Amino acid sequence: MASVAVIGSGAWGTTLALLLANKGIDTVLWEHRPERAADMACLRENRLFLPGFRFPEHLGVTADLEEAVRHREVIILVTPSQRMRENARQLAPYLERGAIVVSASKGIELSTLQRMSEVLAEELPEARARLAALSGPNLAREVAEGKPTAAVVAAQDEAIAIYLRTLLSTARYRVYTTQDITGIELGGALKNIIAIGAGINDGMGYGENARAAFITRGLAEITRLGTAAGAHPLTFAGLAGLGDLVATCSSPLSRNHQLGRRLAAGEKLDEILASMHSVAEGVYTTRAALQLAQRYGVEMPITQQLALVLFEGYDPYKAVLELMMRDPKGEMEGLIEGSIYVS
Ligand SMILES: NC(=O)C1=CN([C@@H]2O[C@H](COP(=O)(O)OP(=O)(O)OC[C@H]3O[C@@H](n4cnc5c(N)ncnc54)[C@H](OP(=O)(O)O)[C@@H]3O)[C@@H](O)[C@H]2O)C=CC1
Ligand SMILES: O=C(CO)COP(=O)(O)O
Repeated sequence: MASVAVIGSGAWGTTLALLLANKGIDTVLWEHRPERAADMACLRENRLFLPGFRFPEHLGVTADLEEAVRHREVIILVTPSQRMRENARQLAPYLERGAIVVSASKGIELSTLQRMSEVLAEELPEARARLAALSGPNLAREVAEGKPTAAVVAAQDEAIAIYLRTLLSTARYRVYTTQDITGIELGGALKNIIAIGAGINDGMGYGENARAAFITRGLAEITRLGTAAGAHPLTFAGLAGLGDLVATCSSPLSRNHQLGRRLAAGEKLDEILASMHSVAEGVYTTRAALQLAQRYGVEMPITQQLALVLFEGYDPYKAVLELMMRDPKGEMEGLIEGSIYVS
């Protein structure tokens, strides 16, 4: 049976480690701060990021990357996206030949505009043929509680995707496969922008119609950018697109959604970020997506307005008004260009 290292002990890393260890799979969780690793190993719980879930017997904890990675067949990286590269670089010397490397993070590296698997391909070139990405509507706490959900694992090599599907699947966690890594990663990253906007919507009391419209137009925006970047358009109708949008845009458990609510209540971005222990990837992804939109010549009006709210202190009410007052459009404009359905 495989032995697995989970790199990053935030809420999602801890949840994945618990899921695997509860299946009886030999799993080690790597925490980057030695004192926190020692606490977790002693308390048999991650009291900071996922309190209330005891670590089973098959789950080890370490702050030593070599100990975590050496002799492991599968390495799952679940660190904040802006930290992915440094973590991959640090673990490179210890990676076993033939190890499968999975990103379960949802973000884009701001300095390079690369997806996580692109970062991993650069830092772990010997694993390039065995890279994968995991995504889907997977709010960590619900998964940890054993509430049922589904996810999708993407790898260019279909056999690797199928292997990971078997490794990760449980009666409560149904895993599908795809070869569209670009789509899976962009869906997972870009939905966080829309989740912040949905939080603003909810904080302003705009209701269910507005949220549904916002999610749908967010999906159009994600699909436009994603397909321009080479993803299959239907991927965005799947678990890593629509699925994750619905979960993250509707749930108070989502950190991106929480951040949006707090912005609507008038708090400043800096104050919110300073008070959060967890990562709200959508803040970085908003900046990255705007640059990608420029690169591909794609319109992203929601992302543009959100950037004004986040970084320029723009009034959210004004941002919504500006979105509503844009020039009229065909619903599928930019999506199925040339079709008779485009008005
Ligand atoms: N939580 C969820 O429900 C889900 C999250 N994800 C994705 O997983 C990734 C990780 O999120 P999540 O597990 O929730 O993390 P958390 O937001 O719970 O924890 C993030 C914190 O972990 C610390 N940290 C952990 N590992 C590292 C590291 N290697 N380098 C630097 N800091 C580290 C940092 O805190 P400090 O500086 O105090 O050490 C950081 O603020 C994100 O990309 C997220 O989008 C995906 C699916 C579900
Ligand atoms: O990606 C997630 C659920 O699928 C978690 O979203 P947040 O990072 O907003 O909590």
